[in-house]
Amino acid sequence: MLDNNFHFVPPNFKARILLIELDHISKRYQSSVDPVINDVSLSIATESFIALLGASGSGKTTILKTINQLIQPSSGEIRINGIPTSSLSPPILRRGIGYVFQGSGLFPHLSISENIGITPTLLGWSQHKIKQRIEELLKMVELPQHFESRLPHQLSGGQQQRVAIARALAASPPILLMDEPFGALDPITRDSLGRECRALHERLKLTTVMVTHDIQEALLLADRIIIIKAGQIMADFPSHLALEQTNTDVQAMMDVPLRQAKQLQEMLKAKAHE
Ligand SMILES: Nc1ncnc2c1ncn2[C@@H]1O[C@H](COP(=O)(O)OP(=O)(O)OP(=O)(O)O)[C@@H](O)[C@H]1O
Repeated sequence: MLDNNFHFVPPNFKARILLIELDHISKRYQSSVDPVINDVSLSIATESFIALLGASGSGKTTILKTINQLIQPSSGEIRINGIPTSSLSPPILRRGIGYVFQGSGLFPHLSISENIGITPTLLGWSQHKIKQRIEELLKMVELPQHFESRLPHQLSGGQQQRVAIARALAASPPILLMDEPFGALDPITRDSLGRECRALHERLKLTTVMVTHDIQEALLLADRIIIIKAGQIMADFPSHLALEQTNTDVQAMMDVPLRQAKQLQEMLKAKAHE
């Protein structure tokens, strides 16, 4: 085990091509007969925005959680800049990896500032530094400062999601993992928060992995789309090449948002002429 001062992200990590590597990862739960992830290998480049896309139960969350050891793989190895994550203690690993849970995952009995300040407090930052960071983060996710004393239930779903993103970014991690971050939001909030999140990804030079089952969201936000089916990678391609995929399952999936947009336009045009 490495000591507590060890930083798994060396200062020169941006010079490296690969940041996160999943090497033949499988996960079998005690209660399951078949593995829920089966031999997944994946290399994620620094500063890329990846969407793990797939149907409910396909294994997306399980894959995401193996990256920061919320789930231990049954076999295979995960490396960050060449360092096996199994050689790091979870708290040290998670200092460098922000995580946005499905739903918002905020602690309901803690105020917004206490929620955002959890990691800095665990890291032993001074009260003054934590206060300053909370102010900075509220500004970053475009929430008013007076929200800091509220409890999560006193915020809308979209506002809670902003707090969840602020909390994940509190210790300035280079990696951000997000599990269906916008899933419970109305389409307009979902769209604007998604775009803001993409802007933050670029501004903070993050490496982001987002789980989603929304094809349109994956296409709009991610640089690269990885389709998970029954615990395996079915397809892996840059989002700008989505329409050039030859796999017929992928073609059918990618066609959905375009077909729906066209259908809607035609339907509205026809109704306007009625
Ligand atoms: N703790 C567990 N014990 C047993 N099986 C589990 C456990 N957690 C998840 N599973 C199973 O593993 C499979 C993959 O689950 P996972 O949550 O990774 O899927 P997902 O693609 O993220 O789904 P969703 O989009 O619905 O969140 C599912 O069949 C699920 O029932």
